[in-house]
Amino acid sequence: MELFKVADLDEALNIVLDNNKISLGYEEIDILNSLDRVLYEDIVSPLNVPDFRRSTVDGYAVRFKDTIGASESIPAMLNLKGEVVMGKAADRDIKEGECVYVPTGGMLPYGSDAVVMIEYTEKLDDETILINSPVPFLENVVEIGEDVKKDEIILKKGSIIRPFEIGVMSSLGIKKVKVYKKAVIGIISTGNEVLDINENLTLGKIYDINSYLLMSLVKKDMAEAKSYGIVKDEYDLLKGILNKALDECDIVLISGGSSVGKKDETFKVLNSFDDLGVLIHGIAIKPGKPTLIARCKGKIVFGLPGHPLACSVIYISLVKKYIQSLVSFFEKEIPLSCTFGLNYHKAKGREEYLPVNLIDEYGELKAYPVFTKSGLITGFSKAEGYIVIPKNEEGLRENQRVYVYRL
Ligand SMILES: Nc1nc2c(c(=O)[nH]1)N[C@H]1C(S)=C(S)[C@@H](COP(=O)(O)OP(=O)(O)OC[C@H]3O[C@@H](n4cnc5c(N)ncnc54)[C@H](O)[C@@H]3O)O[C@H]1N2
Ligand code: MOO
Repeated sequence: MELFKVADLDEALNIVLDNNKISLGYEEIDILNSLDRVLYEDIVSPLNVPDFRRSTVDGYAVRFKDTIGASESIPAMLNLKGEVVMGKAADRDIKEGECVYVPTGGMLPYGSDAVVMIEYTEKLDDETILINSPVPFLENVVEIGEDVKKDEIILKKGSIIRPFEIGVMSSLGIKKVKVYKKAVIGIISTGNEVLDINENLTLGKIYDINSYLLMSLVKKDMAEAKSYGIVKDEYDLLKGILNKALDECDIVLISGGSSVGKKDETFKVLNSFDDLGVLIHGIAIKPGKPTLIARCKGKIVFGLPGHPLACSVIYISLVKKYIQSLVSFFEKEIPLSCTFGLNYHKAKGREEYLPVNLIDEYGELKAYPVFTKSGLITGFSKAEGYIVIPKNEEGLRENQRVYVYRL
């Protein structure tokens, strides 16, 4: 009996992207509120940073050629022509054989092209400075535009704004920035056995895990989570709530009710809207196979497996990538390279997401699996990361090189 038409993960993501109809648009916000948001457009620099040759030390601005061959026994002798005041433009040029005192961060006078640190100089009198060491061209200087060049694309659309990017924007005098609006993700838990955390637990029931899990994952991914609570396994109830969520959100996640159990109404509800309905039922991934993907009212709906580990894996491997694609953000994941601690067998045919812990064994980092089940929430909470074992592999050998993604 073939239960699902199973798609590979890449295929599933492509189908989602091909059938996406929404665009989030942007909002313009103060740079200080833009931390962890995603840039909506390239930022082109309106100016050079710095806009003048700037000293990185306290010392004397010179023409580097005047210091060639200088030493303690035969110093170069330069005429002191005043000093540059911090925060003010240097008001005179220097010529051959001249120098001017500059503080760290001060502007170099025109004509100078290097700075000699004060430690390598001696003041002979009020008008004469002895230079004890030569300086190469642009030594101790930040050149005009060395940090940022005028008209350069300094920050790219789709990048995440970190404290460093906020610093770059402030260096350019940019006060407000356009960022993608946050995607609003609706979350619905289903199941007659699932109770809200505020209800009394009775035998046969369980507390809702997936709403809390998904809301937290969504928040971590810079999107906005909107919970629609727990819905009993009844067609009309689920249809009503989903309809409301589709009107209010950009994406909807429904947990539970995606496999073939007789009470599983999700499939029927997803096909009941005047749109494409179910696009995929089943992904070749372990855990997480009975995943549903549909388009309803122009929005993508993910029917995530009820088992919490499977639900997390589908979120991380698929939902998260779709959310990121809406803000043009393509995360470069940098897994940790190490060796595997034992022989591990898996069945061919599904890509497996295996939770692991890292142990330092005599200076060598080894990954060991966390033996768990898809129905257990602690699978990932007991793990530091996970390994992705390709679909057609039969497992991992002891000492084999593996790549661990951090959770
Ligand atoms: N005959 C088959 N049975 C099952 C198959 C299958 O291929 N053939 N697949 C199994 C796999 S794998 C998974 S994963 C689950 C997926 O089930 P559903 O997505 O239909 O979800 P439910 O049946 O509603 O629940 C499964 C499991 O998860 C618990 N659950 C559900 N919602 C929550 C929640 N919000 N918080 C915590 N736990 C939740 C639920 O109580 C069930 O124990 O199907 C297998 N069965
Ligand atoms: O897909 Mo299920 O996720 O193996 O429990």
